[in-house]
Amino acid sequence: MTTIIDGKAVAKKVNAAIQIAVAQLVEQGVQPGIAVIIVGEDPASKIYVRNKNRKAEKLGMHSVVRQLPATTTQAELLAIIAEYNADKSIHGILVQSPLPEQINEPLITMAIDPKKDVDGFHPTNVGKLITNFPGKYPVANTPRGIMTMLHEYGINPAGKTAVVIGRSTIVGKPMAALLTNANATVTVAHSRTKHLKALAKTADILVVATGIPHLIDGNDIKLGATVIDVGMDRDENGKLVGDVDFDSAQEVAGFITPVPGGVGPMTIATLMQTTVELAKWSDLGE
Ligand SMILES: Nc1nc(=O)c2c([nH]1)NC[C@@H]1CN(c3ccc(C(=O)N[C@@H](CCC(=O)O)C(=O)O)cc3)C=[N+]21
Repeated sequence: MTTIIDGKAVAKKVNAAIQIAVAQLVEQGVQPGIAVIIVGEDPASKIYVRNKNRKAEKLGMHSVVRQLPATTTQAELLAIIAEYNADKSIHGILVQSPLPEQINEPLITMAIDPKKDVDGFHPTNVGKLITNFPGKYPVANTPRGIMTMLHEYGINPAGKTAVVIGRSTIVGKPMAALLTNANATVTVAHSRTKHLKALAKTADILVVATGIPHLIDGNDIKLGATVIDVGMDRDENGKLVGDVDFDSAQEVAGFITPVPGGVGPMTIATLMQTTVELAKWSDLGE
């Protein structure tokens, strides 16, 4: 029997806790604030930013969306980041990707104050994650949300074999670090990995984050494994599908996340959680 990991339900639970935490913070004179900067008119990005904004406001947070033209220069974007770095009402800054080609994305990531780095992408915060540094710092929200789901379903990575397919800065690498810090034995696979499917089949915990629709199916999964699908792909009919073929995978997996309704809602909930934490750490010194 397979358990479908209900990301929407876990996100609801996280959001309920956030709403209470925000109300308490507001009572103490601190309203957590997030600024989302979006460059250009990509319709998918705009919808996604609007959803984040709506969620933040619903939870009682201060939320700013800064829409910039596609022609925005590197210098202009840096100036706006500097503005939010100095703005006491903003605790988290998110620069929505993708960015137009005239923008140097790594330099933008570096320009955000690490204490306001709500994505957890700044090298200072990535370095802390890799070194399992003590203390409080933001961690990339998608992998962190996945760890929350594993915890909610009683799946302890310690001693387990984990395979992460995908080596991005946003998902694969921080996912591998979190699983390693949680005492899993982790292999990071990618487009150049030989015998990828055979490797996938060794995993007790399989995380797939490639952007290749239905790369993995039931034949590539160990009986009873936990399968986490980070993919958000479109099939030929424009329907949202994952990197895992859900129908065949669920015949084999012990636990599996659906798309939609798995990792996606947890990413947003964790983003809000991180914003609240940044506000606490900076304004209350917690
Ligand atoms: N700096 C930055 N940080 C990000 O975190 C970031 C970004 N840029 N650029 C774009 C991607 C995309 N992303 C999503 C997260 C959740 C859903 C989500 O909630 N998806 C729902 C439904 C989606 C639908 O039905 O279309 C689900 O999976 O159930 C979608 C997309 C965060 N991103």
